[in-house]
Amino acid sequence: MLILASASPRRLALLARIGVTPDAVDPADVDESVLKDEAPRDHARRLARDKAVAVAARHPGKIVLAADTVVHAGRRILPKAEDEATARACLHLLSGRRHRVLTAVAVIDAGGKLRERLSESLVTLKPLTAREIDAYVASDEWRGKAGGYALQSYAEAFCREFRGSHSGVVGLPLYETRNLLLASGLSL
Ligand SMILES: Cc1cn([C@H]2C[C@H](O)[C@@H](COP(=O)(O)OP(=O)(O)OP(=O)(O)O)O2)c(=O)[nH]c1=O
Repeated sequence: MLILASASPRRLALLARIGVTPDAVDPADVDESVLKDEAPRDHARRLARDKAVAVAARHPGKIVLAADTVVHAGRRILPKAEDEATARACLHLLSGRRHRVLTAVAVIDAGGKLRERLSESLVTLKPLTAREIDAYVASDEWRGKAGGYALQSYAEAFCREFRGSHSGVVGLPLYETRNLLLASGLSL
């Protein structure tokens, strides 16, 4: 029995690509604020773990999968864009700038044991013109996305350099996720 502790339709679709259909989807509602002096990797790991632990408490004896995606430039963690002003600010900051996208995955097995992996990708977007930013903001594609862009849609056309896990950037790194699920006793 697998529970997906996520409201992200992208995570559900990525799981389907490896033949996994969760028995239930039960999103966690955790506080996603960044702690003082918290490093990006620690932040992503902590949130994935918090989401998994919160949901596992409601589903004892089940396998629970949670993840968290964070975009950061240096030590600066970008917000998840929920309004146009935030999306615009993210795009200005990331324009022409190499940055990282982290996705932490946490799985709690039926016996309550927690396993974690972190996927890291490097992304460089082209220097964006004011027109490109305006058009992208008008597209709404950025909504609900960490860092204000979605690599799986139009924004890939702005991506000059990429190294890492495409599925990780979109929300669930398939290599790490498959290994975690196998180690946690799910037959795939
Ligand atoms: C950078 C980037 C992020 N994203 C998405 C992945 C995540 O869904 C989202 C970051 O927010 P998250 O907090 O990781 O996840 P979520 O709020 O969508 O869902 P839940 O917490 O319930 O699991 O940004 C993309 O889809 N494409 C991208 O290129």
